[in-house]
Amino acid sequence: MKNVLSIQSHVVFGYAGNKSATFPMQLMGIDVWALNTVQFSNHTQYGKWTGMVIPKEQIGEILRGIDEIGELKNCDAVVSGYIGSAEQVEEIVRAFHQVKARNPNAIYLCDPVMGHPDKGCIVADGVKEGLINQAMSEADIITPNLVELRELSGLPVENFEQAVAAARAILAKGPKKVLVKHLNKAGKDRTQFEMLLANEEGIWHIGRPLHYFEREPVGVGDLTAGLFLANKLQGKSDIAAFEHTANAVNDVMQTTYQQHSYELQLIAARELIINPISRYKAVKIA
Ligand SMILES: Nc1ncnc2c1ncn2[C@@H]1O[C@H](COP(=O)(O)OP(=O)(O)O)[C@@H](O)[C@H]1O
Ligand SMILES: Cc1ncc(COP(=O)(O)O)c(C=O)c1O
Ligand SMILES: [Mg+2]
Repeated sequence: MKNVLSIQSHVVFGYAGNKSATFPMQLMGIDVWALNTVQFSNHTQYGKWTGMVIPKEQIGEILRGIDEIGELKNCDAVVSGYIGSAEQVEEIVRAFHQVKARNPNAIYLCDPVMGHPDKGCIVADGVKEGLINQAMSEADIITPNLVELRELSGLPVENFEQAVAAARAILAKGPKKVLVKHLNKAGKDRTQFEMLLANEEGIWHIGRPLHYFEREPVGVGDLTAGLFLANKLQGKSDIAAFEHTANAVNDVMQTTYQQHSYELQLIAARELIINPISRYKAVKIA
């Protein structure tokens, strides 16, 4: 059994952060050690929420506790997602170093969740800078959306060619794989939901159908990052992991759409996450 330390938000109601990533990773046969960066009533795109940011010391404290029972060496990967404060970024990087000290083969997937004022995704000041300056170079895998692709690469990304160049620029900064969760306006085709995968061997693209939601569900990025990591830990190739991730997420989106739900329908789609019906294929474009 592979074990993932998943450092993300917790929402009591609904699905985002660890609530969006943990169950799907478990369905994929991965044991998830969920460490929460915040505990909120609901995700921030409702515009209001209650709850608290977990004090940054807790990250080191929890790592120490796991180490003291001799289990840290069994951690195969760390994933970080929605981060509650700028100070937590440093603690997360330190946590990964502690894991690496006990298991040199452990990998780090950084889902660089940044604020997105237009969408209503609120992230604390300084987190973006921490992700760019401290976390990115440590990550084996990084999973930006379009806004995050621009910020991490420092390049303009207005079209597909620029998105490819930005993904390559990030590869030069340390990460071995860049999964662009959503190309958005920098895609090839406005009628599709498109993703990109860049590694040292090339660049692959997947397009899948766009659903016209009244309000787009939150937590899709967290689901995407979690599934890609789970697939990799199960020993799949990058392309097979990319295809399973895109197809499982598409089936979750379709289920959510059919149920007219604003919250991701992960439980209803549980069997589809394991065995997606969708069969979209990755196409090598460079
Ligand atoms: N097939 C789809 N059709 C329409 N919208 C989708 C589809 N899949 C995902 N989405 C929406 O696209 C948005 C992607 O948001 P974005 O900020 O670009 O990336 P992420 O959620 O990956 O961080 C989300 O709001 C999600 O609900
Ligand atoms: C509490 C919380 N966690 C995580 C996220 C990230 O969600 P997504 O996967 O849609 O980027 C958000 C976005 O608003 C959020 O409010
Ligand atoms: Mg996101």
